Amino acid sequence: MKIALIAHDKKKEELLDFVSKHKDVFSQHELFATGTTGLRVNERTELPIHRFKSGPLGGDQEIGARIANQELDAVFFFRDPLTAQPHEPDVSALIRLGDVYRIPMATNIGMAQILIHAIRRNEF
Ligand SMILES: O=C(CO)COP(=O)(O)O
Repeated sequence: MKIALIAHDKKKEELLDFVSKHKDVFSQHELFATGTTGLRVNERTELPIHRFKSGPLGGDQEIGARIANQELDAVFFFRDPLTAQPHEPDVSALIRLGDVYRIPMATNIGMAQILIHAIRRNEF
């Protein structure tokens, strides 16, 4: 599967812990990420990861384009709902495209745990 990883700054530690914990699963898939998230995940886990631009510089839109081209199968997007983002329209657009193309997308740790469980079991 092609899996995208994205985290806002205050959620990056949570995502890093999550990916580390499930490294055995993530290592079996092709990973993509926005710039800083991808760098941090690679530094922490040494997993190979294709990095797009940083979110505020267009990375969310690049991932959205991949979704529109049906080139992504699942997205883990650890959003920070309590901090205003300068690129909020891009965040909304990415989530909207996920809904348009019915891509499984976890936007918080609770849903992420369910999604990784399903991926681990090859349930979709
Ligand atoms: O801003 C982001 C998602 O909206 C994430 O971007 P970075 O991974 O570059 O921090």
